[in-house]
Amino acid sequence: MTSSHISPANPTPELTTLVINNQLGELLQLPARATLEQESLPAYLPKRRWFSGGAGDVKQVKLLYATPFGSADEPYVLSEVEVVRHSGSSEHYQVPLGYVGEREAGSGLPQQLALARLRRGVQVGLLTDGFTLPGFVRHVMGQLSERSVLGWQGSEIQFVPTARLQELGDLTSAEIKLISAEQSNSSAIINEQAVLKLVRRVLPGIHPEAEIGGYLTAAGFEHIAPLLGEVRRVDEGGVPHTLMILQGYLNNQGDAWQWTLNKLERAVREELAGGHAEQGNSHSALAELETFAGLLGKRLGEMHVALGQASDNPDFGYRETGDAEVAEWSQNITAQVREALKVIADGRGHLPGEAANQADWLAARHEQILERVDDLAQRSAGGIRMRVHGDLHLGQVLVVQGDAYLIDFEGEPTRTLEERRAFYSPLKDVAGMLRSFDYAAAMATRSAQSAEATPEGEQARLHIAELYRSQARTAFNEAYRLAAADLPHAWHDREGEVAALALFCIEKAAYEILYEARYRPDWLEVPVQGLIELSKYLLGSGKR
Ligand SMILES: Nc1ncnc2c1ncn2[C@@H]1O[C@H](COP(=O)(O)OP(=O)(O)O)[C@@H](O)[C@H]1O
Ligand SMILES: O=P(O)(O)O[C@H]1O[C@H](CO)[C@@H](O[C@H]2O[C@H](CO)[C@@H](O)[C@H](O)[C@H]2O)[C@H](O)[C@H]1O
Repeated sequence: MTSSHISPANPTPELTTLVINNQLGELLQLPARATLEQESLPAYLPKRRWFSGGAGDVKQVKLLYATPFGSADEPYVLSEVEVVRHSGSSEHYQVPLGYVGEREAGSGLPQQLALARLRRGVQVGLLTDGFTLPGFVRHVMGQLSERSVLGWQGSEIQFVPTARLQELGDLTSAEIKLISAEQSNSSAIINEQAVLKLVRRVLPGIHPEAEIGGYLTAAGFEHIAPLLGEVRRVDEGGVPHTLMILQGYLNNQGDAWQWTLNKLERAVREELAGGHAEQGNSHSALAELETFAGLLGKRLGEMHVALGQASDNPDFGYRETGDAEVAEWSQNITAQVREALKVIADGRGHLPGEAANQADWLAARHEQILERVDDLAQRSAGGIRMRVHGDLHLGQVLVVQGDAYLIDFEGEPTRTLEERRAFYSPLKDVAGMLRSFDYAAAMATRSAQSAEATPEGEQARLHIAELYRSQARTAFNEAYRLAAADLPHAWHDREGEVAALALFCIEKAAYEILYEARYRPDWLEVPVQGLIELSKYLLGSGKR
């Protein structure tokens, strides 16, 4: 999740008052439970960044459990809610709760993220998101170091540390900083030594982030955040549900998306100054971007080699891509591209000049593009499939001392855990990064369209964006191919690798069109332009 998603927390809305005698576990009893389920949670959840859909979508909210956690002085409950949609589908979200006196809550996050006022015996305070309270995070650390197991009604919440957690010493009184108010999940930094991620959407099965993080940490791959522990609920049937993931803290210079945009701005200034590097630095911003793209390719190649090594663990290693997978790729990607083309065609009437021409260009070639997707899939046979990152873009990379560290192995959040844990072509990750370079280049040129842009500035931006795009792609591709040379692809077609990469770039561009149309319509033209370029290339009238 990149910073573009982060929105400021809303001021406290009017809150209902709940009444309990003492323990937060009483929230499961009437009448507090009914108020929570019928008023507080239906109003609260749709405002959260990690919640999918709006208020109109919610038919019913059920509090599934409220397991006591913490102490009498600092009481919390671990809890999950089930959200039933009008469509009949339902999802589980994790919403740990905590009590805080109104004065201690101040105007910070515990107050902003309060669900209700809470009268607890003679005390009155707020019932808030437990994760905003440092004591909650510290208590999780204590439970992890003690390997605690909380049991109730046949289920267990297990606190499972890895061997590396011990190296960090006692973190039960550590300094806690929340990373930001709202993301897909919620994360806190602990003493700049560890990061605790609270998983919001709880799903049955093995969580790929803990699984891949644990595997790569054990394999000695250093360019990720090492896994330090996991908190999971294991249900009556023995099925795990990951609730929290603890990882090593990476002391970083920001995520690679923001870092890249900053460097591109500097490159534009250098261009306007006649190509002289700023800050007396002998390396220009463009050269730094090129070096970083190379490192990114190298680290990704190394990671794929580590994930694809022959292993006793059947969830890792590699398999060949045969006819069945090719048929599945063709079907799925064709459907995705078809949907993206439909979204563009449906929106045609609202598009301004150039964008409307682009929509017409795509509409006129609809069938040809879909035929080429099938052809690319057929030519991808023989390449290997393996575990991959699955949702790679510049926002999923941290810059640490100029080097690239890959984070957030959660996969595409809209898919089931089983889908996210499936074997894919490693070129899916390569395609994700190439598309991200396009996005960054597009952002650099976009500022050229702003009101204060001068013709000279516009020219400089276009020039820098084009140079960046081609240099980053080349450096990344070359370094990746070198680092991943040991992957045993056995393409059936001489052009198999090129075809597979084009296939996954098209898939990603189509995914992005659907994503942008839904969440950021202002950005839609970026992947539309990407799809046009890819289509021109495939239909024989463009270059990549
Ligand atoms: N191990 C880590 N060390 C330092 N910062 C981290 C670490 N993991 C995540 N972050 C910070 O948290 C942000 C969100 O992390 P991410 O894993 O993408 O969360 P989400 O699943 O909520 O999208 C990152 O962009 C980064 O700034
Ligand atoms: O971070 P998430 O895993 O939730 O990914 C989603 O949001 C991303 C945007 O934050 C989106 O990425 C697209 O925009 C990025 C710039 O903001 C760009 O770097 C990526 O290349 C582009 O795909 C991602 O597609 C979406 O799944």
